Amino acid sequence: MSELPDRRLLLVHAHPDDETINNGVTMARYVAEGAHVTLVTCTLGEEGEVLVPELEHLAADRTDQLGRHRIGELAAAMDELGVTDHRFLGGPGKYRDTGMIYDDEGNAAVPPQTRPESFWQADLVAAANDLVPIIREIRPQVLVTYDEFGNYGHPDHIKAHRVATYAAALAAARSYREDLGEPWDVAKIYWMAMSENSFRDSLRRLRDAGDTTTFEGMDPDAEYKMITPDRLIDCVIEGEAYVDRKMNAMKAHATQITVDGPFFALSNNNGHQIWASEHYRLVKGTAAPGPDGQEHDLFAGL
Ligand SMILES: CC(=O)N[C@H]1[C@@H](O[C@@H]2[C@H](O)[C@H](O)[C@@H](O)[C@H](O)[C@H]2O)O[C@H](CO)[C@@H](O)[C@@H]1O
Ligand SMILES: [Zn+2]
Repeated sequence: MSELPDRRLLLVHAHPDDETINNGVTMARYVAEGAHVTLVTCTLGEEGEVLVPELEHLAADRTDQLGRHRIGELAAAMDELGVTDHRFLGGPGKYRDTGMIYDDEGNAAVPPQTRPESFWQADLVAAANDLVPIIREIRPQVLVTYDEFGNYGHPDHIKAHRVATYAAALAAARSYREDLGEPWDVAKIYWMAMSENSFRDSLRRLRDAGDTTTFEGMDPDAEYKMITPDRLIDCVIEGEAYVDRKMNAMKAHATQITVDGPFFALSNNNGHQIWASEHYRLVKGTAAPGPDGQEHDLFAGL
């Protein structure tokens, strides 16, 4: 790849749509500021639902063409955000969407049966070796991925966390697999986070507005594994200027996100600001907080 910009950000995600939901503003902002943004998506999302009636034939239990279709959705979403460097881990379709079920606490969990080619069953070293060359090629200062819980328990999110974390360690090891490129040590690693304050405030507004169906059964005051206490959040990326792009990119993932669905219901009742802020926990590197005690730039201190 020809000479890259000074600032380089790598995001590792499990399915098409995760990147936009979790980091759409972040990606659009850094592209606009001239950084190089690389997205690696580990599966094609083959096992996803199909929320567009005329596309229901694509589903895994029908023609099993949803993964191929979601390649196009992701390309359209990246166009909206301005991201031009997007890859599938090991190439499109190497690792298949594992699917998910819900456990008794309402968290996503591993289905009782998973296919041998599912991402969940992938060998960790082999999958990490598909990511090491990308890290050593791009030489990102910042890596973003899920927390150890995959943020809400989805097996592919958990596996993406593990592969990204392990690949970052391997990529930095001077003596590891010289054939995969020159070693590169990622300076800062962040996990995405759902801010507890944002979650409770937004859900409370939905309920106060009489909406009991969006995120049905979820209580603004209950405890959930997927939320992070704000005292543990190190960086907040705000970007009101990029929210429209994020919303358009979410619309591009039409089989997964509908404008009358929960993600837009949140926006309807909370205005766009619900989607304007994206939260991160720094798990490797040195924080460089501002006067408010938080970072507002993933490259802060570099
Ligand atoms: C945001 C995300 O990770 N989406 C995944 C997830 O999709 C959920 C799944 O289809 C579940 O059955 C639905 O009830 C829920 O509404 C969906 O968000 O899991 C899919 C299958 O692994 C995956 O393709 C999709 O990208
Ligand atoms: Zn996902």
